[in-house]
Order: sequence, then C-alpha cells, then structure tokens
Amino acid sequence: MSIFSRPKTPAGSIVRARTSKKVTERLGANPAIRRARVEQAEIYYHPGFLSDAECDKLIAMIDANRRPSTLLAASEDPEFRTSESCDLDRWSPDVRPIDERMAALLDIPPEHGETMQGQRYAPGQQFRAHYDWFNEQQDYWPAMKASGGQRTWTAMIYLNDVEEGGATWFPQAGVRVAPKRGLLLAWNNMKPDGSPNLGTLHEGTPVVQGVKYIITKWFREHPWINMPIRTY
Ligand SMILES: O=C(O)CCC(=O)C(=O)O
Ligand SMILES: [Fe+2]
Repeated sequence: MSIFSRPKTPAGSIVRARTSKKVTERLGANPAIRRARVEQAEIYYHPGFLSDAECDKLIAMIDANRRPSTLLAASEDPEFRTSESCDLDRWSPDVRPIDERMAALLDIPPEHGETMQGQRYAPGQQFRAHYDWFNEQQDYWPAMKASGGQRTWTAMIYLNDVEEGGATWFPQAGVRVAPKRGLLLAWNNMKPDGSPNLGTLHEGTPVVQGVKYIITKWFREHPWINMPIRTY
C-alpha cells in the first residue's frame, strides 16, 4: 500500500478523544445514570430527566411546528426517514433551560450543541439504521467541518410512552431502548481514540401503535457556528 493512499478506517483525533474521556468521566460519576453493559458502544440512560410538564410543553411545540424530516445525505430509500421534525428555538424560555441542563449533564459547552430538534413518529413512521457522526468522505463534510466539525455525542429524550413499537435499536451493540416518558439516552459517537464508532449504528424502529415524540441534540467537537446570535 502506498503511503499516499487513503486510510480505510476514519482517523482518530486528540480533541475528540479528550471530549470522550471528559464526558465519560462526568456521566460515570452521576449516580442517576446507568451505562448499557455492552462493549461495542458507550450508551447511557438517565430515567426521569424531564418532568411530565416539560415533556408536555415540548410535545405541544413539536405539534405546532412539525414538517417532514430531512436527511443530510441523499438516500435511495424513500422510507429511510419518514418522521416529522421541528427545530426548537434555543432562546425560548421553555427550551433554553433544558438545552443548558442537557449540556451540563454531559459537561459539554452548550454552544457545541446544534439546535435541539423535536421528532414526531406516527404509526408506520421510522428512521432506518444510520450513524449520527458525519462520514468524512461525503460531499457534505467540508460544510460540516467548517460549522463545528464532527458530531461527538448524541443526547435524546423520549417525551412520551408509546403503546407499541418505536424503540431505538442499536443492531451492532445489541441494545434496544423502549420509549419511556422523560428518559434521556446519550451515547458517544466516537471511540476513545476519537475516531467514529461503527458500533453506534442505530435506528428508530417503526411505531406500531400510538405516536412517538422525542427531542434530539447532537453535539459537535467545536462550537457550532450556525448558532444564531440574538442581538437584543
Ligand atoms: O427515533 C429514534 O429512536 C432515534 C432518532 C435518531 O436516531 C436521531 O434523531 O438521530
Ligand atoms: Fe440518530
């Protein structure tokens, strides 16, 4: 192999490795948090992170602003992501304290977080298996690199219980999480050396009965520069 050929496995990174270690230590020290007992990925649970009132408020905001969900990279499968999404205004008095609490829980500066997204899945809707980390070989990567770089951690919260279906399934890690109102799920998209972890492959399985509401937050390795600044 020539020394100029592209490595097959994505490269590690000192910045991401440092974040991995810091967040892992912070979560490990929190008695309210449990780690899934698997080696393939670092997946954590915090039951009851949000109150019922907070969940209801976010559900109402999602219902009021939802639009079809989108994908960063084109997919040939029209059923790949069939849910609806909405961006939640981080400066809203109902969103900001939650946004900041999530960042504090992980010990990541809030400005590294992308806009909190609400997701709504009606029966039959799903988000097929994907990674949250960016593929650095794809056309979208230069724009993502410039806007804060790789996605390091994901934190999501289930806002309601779902009658049937809608579990988050990590097929490589063998972890299935059923929606539970107020439960926060967080995982490290990176490996300890700061390279993307293939073990984080996950999907939002189809809802069978009921409607599933979640919020998702993706944290970048650097501050997310798309963040709108309010000048008043
Ligand atoms: O709906 C789920 O359970 C997973 C959502 C997800 O993977 C995402 O929003 O990136
Ligand atoms: Fe995801």
